[in-house]
Amino acid sequence: MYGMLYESVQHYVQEEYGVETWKKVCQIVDCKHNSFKTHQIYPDKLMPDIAAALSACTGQSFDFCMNFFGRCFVRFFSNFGYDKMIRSTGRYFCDFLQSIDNIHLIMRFTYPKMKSPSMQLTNMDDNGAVILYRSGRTGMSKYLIGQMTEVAREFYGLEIKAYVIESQNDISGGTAGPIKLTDGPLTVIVKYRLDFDNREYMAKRVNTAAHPSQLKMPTVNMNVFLELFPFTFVLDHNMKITHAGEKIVETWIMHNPGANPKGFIGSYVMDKFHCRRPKDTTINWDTLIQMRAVLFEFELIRTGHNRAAYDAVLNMDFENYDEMTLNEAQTMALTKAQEFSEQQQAKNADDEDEIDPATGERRSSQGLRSILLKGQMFYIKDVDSLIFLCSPLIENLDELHGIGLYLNDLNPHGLSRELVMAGWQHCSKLEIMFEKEEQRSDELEKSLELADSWKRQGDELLYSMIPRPIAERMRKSEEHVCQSFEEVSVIFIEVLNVYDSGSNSIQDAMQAVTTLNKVFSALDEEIISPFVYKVETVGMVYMAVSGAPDINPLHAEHSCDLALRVIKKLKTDELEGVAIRVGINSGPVVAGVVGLKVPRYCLFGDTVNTASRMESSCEPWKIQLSQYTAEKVRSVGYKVESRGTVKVKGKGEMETYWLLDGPET
Ligand code: HEM
Ligand SMILES: Nc1nc2c(ncn2[C@@H]2O[C@H](COP(=O)(O)OP(=O)(O)OP(=O)(O)O)[C@@H](O)[C@H]2O)c(=O)[nH]1
Repeated sequence: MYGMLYESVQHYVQEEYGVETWKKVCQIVDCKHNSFKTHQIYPDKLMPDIAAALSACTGQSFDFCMNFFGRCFVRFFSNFGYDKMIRSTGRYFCDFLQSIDNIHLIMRFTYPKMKSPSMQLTNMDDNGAVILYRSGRTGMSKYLIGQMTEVAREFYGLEIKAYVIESQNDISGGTAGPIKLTDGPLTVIVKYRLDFDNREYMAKRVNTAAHPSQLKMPTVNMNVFLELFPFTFVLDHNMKITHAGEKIVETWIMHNPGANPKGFIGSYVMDKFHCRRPKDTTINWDTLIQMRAVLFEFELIRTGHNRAAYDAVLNMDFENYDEMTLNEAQTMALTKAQEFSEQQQAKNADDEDEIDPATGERRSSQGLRSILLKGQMFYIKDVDSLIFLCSPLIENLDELHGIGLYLNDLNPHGLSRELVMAGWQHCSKLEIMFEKEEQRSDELEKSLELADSWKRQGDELLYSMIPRPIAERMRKSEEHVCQSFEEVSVIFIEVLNVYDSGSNSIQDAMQAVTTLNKVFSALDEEIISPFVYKVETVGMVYMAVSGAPDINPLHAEHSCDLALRVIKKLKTDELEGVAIRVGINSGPVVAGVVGLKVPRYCLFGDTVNTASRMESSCEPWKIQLSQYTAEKVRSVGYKVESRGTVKVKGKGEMETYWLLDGPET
């Protein structure tokens, strides 16, 4: 069901019962939508679920809530300006009741997927009327009562009493039965009695006969109607087509090659047409008489298409036709049809498509479209028949040709031609607008992609300076991120013999940068997040940490694994005399982001200083561990060897260890 119905419910439940009640209702029905989009389709079941939940929250009955929702809908659609449409349906409430189906028909362009109900005014008297409601949804019967009550009050100043007199398949009363959209025909049927003062309307109907416009007019020959409405047809009480306009007969012949041209008149209407609107309507005399205010749509049944057969039949000399026996005419039409399809196959063989004479465009000869006739039934007393005064529903020239018609086939006095041309212009304007829109959305798409890539690059740059979890925390809150860690392992790696600081040659400096870049990139490849995080590079020194920002109990092991990997990797890189040395120490640190312009994630504490000293006092191609780190990894199988005591700047005598290898794998 379209979101507009749910928008109205949400709006007025919040207004009437408060936002908290609405939140509670959403919680009960587990509704994920904070708001509803007018033109989006939501499950039908949501409506009774919300009614049942509101009933539970407020103590009102389910029926009361559904009735309330119906009233909300009428108040709400006035915001869309639809109130004008309701007021324009007619002077009296009964005029409105006869126009609800037409209202939904008109709305079909705005709500193309609408599965609207069907409403039929079956009886009227001084004290009210009887309405027959049919729908594919169950449980909406009280919703409709709310709508009708609100429309009567708001737009006609009428207080009505509406109640169900009989129903089939409807779930009424408190059972908030699931609304299911039953496939196929409208199976929910509810008959309502509406009690209200209808005397004025009834009196008007009686006076109509005495209306000045009803001065005795000469009877009109039926042919006038058939000329004015060339697509019309006349029905008798048995729903047989007794007369028809020339264009509908010609179209039927074109769309049913080989059929007997005289087979249209005298046939049962539903053998020739599908009734598209109102849906699932039983086409019989009583129903059509009752529904004269309703707009019907009939689609011509076609068994194929065949312009040549059509031409052949049209070129037939109808006058002498009566001499021809029926099957002679059919044989001729069939022969023509046969010739046409053989020619067609030949043409298709060269993949030639038919050039449409009117638009000059290639048009595949795959077939014509069915013709849709839209109009109203009128009762003609003189001949005790119903005439379907209609025009073909054609939106644009393509559709016109798709049916095999031309503009001059359409009734000149009606608006059909204007509509087609307007539709066509409208379509071409729309096409231009769509193209522009498409262009704009492509441009928007490209700029969004560009913005996205910039954001990604920005994020990569940011995450190269600040660990992602820290950056995300900083994005969420202004808080300054500073954290202490009980124990991490800090790794310093220095690249040796890259650059002779005494040299002034640019060449050497550029070579150094290239080599350094190569080495640091190789180190970057060995950083496995989130176990080890690269902190910074200063000069020839590469600093990393394990255990921050993500806590990692195996920080010492992961640091040693990294060290062993990079020694192995860089030794095989034959970097012309370049060497590296690695120092690792474990202990507590404080970590935080410092700086605004180029924010950096920095580590503070003696653990860092000692790790740096482990590196700066290390020999090339070796890994020196502090005693604490060595004992940690030795206990899990890493091979370490005491280096003895080393005089470490700022630390005095320290026992340090060489890391020789990882645990037995
Ligand atoms: C004038 C503006 C109106 C608009 C724009 C409108 C539009 C709609 C839409 C979009 C739906 C949902 C159908 C679907 O999603 O399949 C709907 C359903 C419905 N409408 Fe209307 N409508 C209007 C007036 C009315 C009036 C005046 C009545 C009756 C008094 C009415 C009776 C109903 C009912 C009972 C349903 C529920 C669907 C069902 O029972 O199957 N509508 N309408
Ligand atoms: N790259 C880097 N090095 C650091 C960091 N913190 C300390 N160090 C180095 O660790 C070593 C020991 O630091 P300190 O004990 O403070 O010694 P210092 O007196 O500041 O520096 P020295 O002149 O080397 O003695 C120094 O070489 C520092 O450069 C850091 O966050 N990043």
